Amino acid sequence: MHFLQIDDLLNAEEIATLRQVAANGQFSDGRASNPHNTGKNNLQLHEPNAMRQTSPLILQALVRNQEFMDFAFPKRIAPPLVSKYEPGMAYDAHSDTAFINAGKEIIRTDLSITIFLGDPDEYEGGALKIEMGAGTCEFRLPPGCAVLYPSDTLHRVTPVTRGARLAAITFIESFIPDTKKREMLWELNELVAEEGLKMSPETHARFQHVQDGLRRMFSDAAPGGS
Ligand SMILES: O=C(O)CCC(=O)C(=O)O
Ligand SMILES: [Fe+2]
Repeated sequence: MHFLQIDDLLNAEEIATLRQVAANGQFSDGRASNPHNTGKNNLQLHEPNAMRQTSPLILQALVRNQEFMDFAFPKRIAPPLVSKYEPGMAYDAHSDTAFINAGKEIIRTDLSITIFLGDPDEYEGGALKIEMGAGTCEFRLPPGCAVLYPSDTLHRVTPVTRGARLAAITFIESFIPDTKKREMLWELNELVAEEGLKMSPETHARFQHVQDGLRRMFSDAAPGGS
């Protein structure tokens, strides 16, 4: 599995606000935040005035979303950034840098998220492609929908050939850095949620005891470690 698609992460009002700020904002060359990566060719809304309007709004939408919380176990989230790809722009296959500057602190990137802000009809190309072993998953989602994926998976944005692709991205440091462990906890949580109503309260409590015990054991254990 490795990734989670979240539909309707943002509501219509939030999408409209973000699009409005983007329409009035001054985008700058995305390479500024990644000067040595010649495969990155996009625009980003770094302007502090714009970011004051966009970042908190997106952060709030993330932390109120139960699916996001259950899948990501977020510890710290970098300030979300709005990005734009115009014709000819793309981001070649890469995995995200392990540590990024997030304001005054440095966070480890365990998960990355792309939140689509534009209608797929507004542009051609601009798919987010994530490599999954032998296969690839491709996303071009309606506005407000998001894809959450481990930051160390190879992924790219295919060239935009018409129109403009508007999206927001950010990076998450997780309490559960190991992808496999995070996925097992997600799966267990889903099972308990689905089956929970059929259990006696005592059995449910015992499941939760195991679930929380594993969460404690897995939190901040080194990836690959025990
Ligand atoms: O915009 C996207 O879908 C992903 C962009 C990306 O991979 C990045 O900024 O690191
Ligand atoms: Fe990336």
